[in-house]
Amino acid sequence: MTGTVRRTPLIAGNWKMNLDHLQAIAFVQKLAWGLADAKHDVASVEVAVFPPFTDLRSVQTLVAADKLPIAFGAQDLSEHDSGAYTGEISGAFLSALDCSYVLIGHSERRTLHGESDEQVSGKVRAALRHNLVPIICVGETSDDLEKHGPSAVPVAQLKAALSGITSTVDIVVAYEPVWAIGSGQAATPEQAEQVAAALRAVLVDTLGEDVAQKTRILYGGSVKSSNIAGFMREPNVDGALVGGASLDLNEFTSIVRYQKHVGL
Ligand SMILES: O=C[C@H](O)COP(=O)(O)O
Repeated sequence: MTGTVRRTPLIAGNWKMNLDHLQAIAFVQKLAWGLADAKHDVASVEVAVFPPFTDLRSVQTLVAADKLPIAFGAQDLSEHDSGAYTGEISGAFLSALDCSYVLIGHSERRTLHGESDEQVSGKVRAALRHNLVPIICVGETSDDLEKHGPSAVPVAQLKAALSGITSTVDIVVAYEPVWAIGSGQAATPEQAEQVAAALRAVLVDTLGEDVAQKTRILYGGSVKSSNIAGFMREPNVDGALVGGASLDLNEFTSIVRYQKHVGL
């Protein structure tokens, strides 16, 4: 069945804690100009950026005013909708800013902020309540890889993230091996495909064949313009979640335009 449904590739740039709102405006404007100059067709490859919370209103205003073909989203959200949760951001607020997506369960949230599988699951449900498409991040550490093999931990994380969700939903899954993030040592395309196929099997079991075939699975971890094409040739890899390279305009534009420079 895999490969019978066309899934629009998604190249997503996670800026992490980089670029303030003024830098964000300049960056998104230049990115849009670069893509327009290159006659990039967003129907063939969708582009999204994930700026810090404080940039979102500025990015929203720019994208709406200039009708830029760039989607945007937040890097996290609260599992709660409102209340006494100092420092937290509700999905309702992100929705009001026209965010399309929200990253959930990034390994930096899991490791630096102790985010549990239960919290990730609560955040997925919060995103869906507010019509945000969750990008559910899963991935194994090098220890996990050694002890349990490549798929066990990402599969368990995805099952936990989807607990209680059975209906038709619009989600994206991002497989990001922790050992590949920011290390310069990307997974091989074959490794990414092996885990992506296992994740798609989880989607089939939990959400059914139709949703599973429509759901995009991204690879993340040291993606660059020089290695993106290899990942995109894999049948179960539908895009990339890019960290460091998403902050370099030329490099990010080149990743988005992977089809051109490799003739895919
Ligand atoms: O969210 C993005 C990932 O953490 C990948 O980061 P990286 O491309 O800098 O390795």
